[in-house]
Amino acid sequence: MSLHSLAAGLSNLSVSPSVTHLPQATILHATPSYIIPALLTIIIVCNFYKGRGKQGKRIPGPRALPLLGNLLDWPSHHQGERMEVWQKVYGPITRLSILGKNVLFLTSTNIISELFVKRSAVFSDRPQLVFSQELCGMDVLHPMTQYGADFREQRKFMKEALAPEVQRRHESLLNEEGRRLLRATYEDPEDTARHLRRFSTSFSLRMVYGLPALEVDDPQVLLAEEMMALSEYALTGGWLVDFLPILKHLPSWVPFHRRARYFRAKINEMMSKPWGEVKEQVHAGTAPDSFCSINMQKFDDGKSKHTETLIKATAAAIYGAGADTSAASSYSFVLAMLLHPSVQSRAQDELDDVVGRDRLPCLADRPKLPYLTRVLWEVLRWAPPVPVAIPHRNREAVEFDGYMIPKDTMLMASIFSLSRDPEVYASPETFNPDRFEGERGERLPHHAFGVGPRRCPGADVAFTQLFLQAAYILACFRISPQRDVAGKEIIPEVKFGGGMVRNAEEFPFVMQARWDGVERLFSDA
Ligand code: HEM
Repeated sequence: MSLHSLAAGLSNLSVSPSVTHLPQATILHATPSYIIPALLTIIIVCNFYKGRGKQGKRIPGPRALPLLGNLLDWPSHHQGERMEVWQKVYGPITRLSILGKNVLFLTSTNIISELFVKRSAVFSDRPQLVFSQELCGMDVLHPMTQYGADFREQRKFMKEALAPEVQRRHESLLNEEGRRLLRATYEDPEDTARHLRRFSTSFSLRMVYGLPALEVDDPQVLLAEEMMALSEYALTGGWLVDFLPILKHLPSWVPFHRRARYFRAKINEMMSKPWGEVKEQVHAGTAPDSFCSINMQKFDDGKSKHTETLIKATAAAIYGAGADTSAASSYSFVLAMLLHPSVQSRAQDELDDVVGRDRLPCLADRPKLPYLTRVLWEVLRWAPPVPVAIPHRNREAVEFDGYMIPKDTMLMASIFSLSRDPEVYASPETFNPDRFEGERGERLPHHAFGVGPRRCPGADVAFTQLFLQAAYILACFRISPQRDVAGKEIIPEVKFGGGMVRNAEEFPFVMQARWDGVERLFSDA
């Protein structure tokens, strides 16, 4: 499961399901044909009147169609790029109105900070989707929990699992996964992208559940992917009940209720199965230390079912949210090194000076590797893995800069635009780690992990993973272009997918050992 993709589905208002291998049985597909036009008419007319009479300056945006509003303007792919275009036409706030849902697209650091940080008490909720959250039970998953007591409780659990000082306890796990990555890359360099992906999933699952290391096609990885597909389908399947919540009171035999029960059971099974295994191990006294085993011993079984559910859901969020984002960032790192050989060489020189060739780098080396740190900050700026933050919602109407933002507006913040702000970054499209020269401290000097109380709770562990992977790879391998039949280097065009997690499209490259005998550094993996 990817909770980033999963939660990102909150932003998809498309009425056509995007997950094609699952049965297409939304209410749109399974209801007598006369009901849908009738209901749509009711919604549209209600929303038309709801949208009238708002006060304040009009927030600019594409022209809306009568009644339907901006339904056809919704950017289902490449949202970051689309928001860049709108910014040039409409300025830093663009408004769409889709079937009565108000959506604001924000592209300015000042505005996003003003709303998400200074007015965070109002702007930190998530949009409420009846089908996925209420009927399928996904509201308990952290990226979708509303900003309240459960949110704070889950953040507390996350802090216990993900804070930098806790991470240091996980160093041996990271080193082991890192050596497995190097050995797999050495033996099978063509599959480096899959090895990077395996690393992230395996590390997350081991940290959360204490499972043994995973292989590339491990059923656990496949299970996580199944949950992602299912969750995306629940979120983006075009469920009419999301637009007309009164439909949830229809009898339980109607198709969308049946489907919701199926999803709820599946999601519950996927959250509970590994949890149950850990529980057995804890009772048998054989459980290795993990987020789940440590937390399980902290609550009184039977008396705090709600706490148990929160911990279970937190565990699922940690392993689900980390895998595809981390894999996207490490693949972008490989692309950046391929395209910028001089940056790669400089980072390798730094590693050779600090670490030498008798051992692998470790986390303790990080303060002595400022150039490598800057390279990775620049990777996350140049190719933000999550180009648009998970949608926020305001729980109250707010007046801002002469505009009236109605209650329950969906707010989309473009991290892509923040990372390309020409007033902050000279030549923003250029990959230039030196732009961060002089930055002190460990914290990322930009907003790739979001802004305000809903900023990514996995930021530290994500950066630690990326740092270790990059340091290991650069210490042992040279990343260089493939050659065509005429011997000419193939320099790939930079292309990224348009999904909510921004993955570089597959590109050719060669991983060569930097010196003979490098494998002795990871042969015990
Ligand atoms: C390079 C990797 C990653 C990037 C770029 C990233 C970025 C983000 C962003 C932009 C958000 C949305 C913030 C918002 O809504 O305002 C987010 C949320 C989240 N991230 Fe990450 N993330 C990464 C890795 C991870 C990892 C490794 C974990 C878990 C260990 C994680 C767990 C989460 C969770 C649970 C949320 C939801 C937070 C909430 O709703 O309050 N992420 N992330």
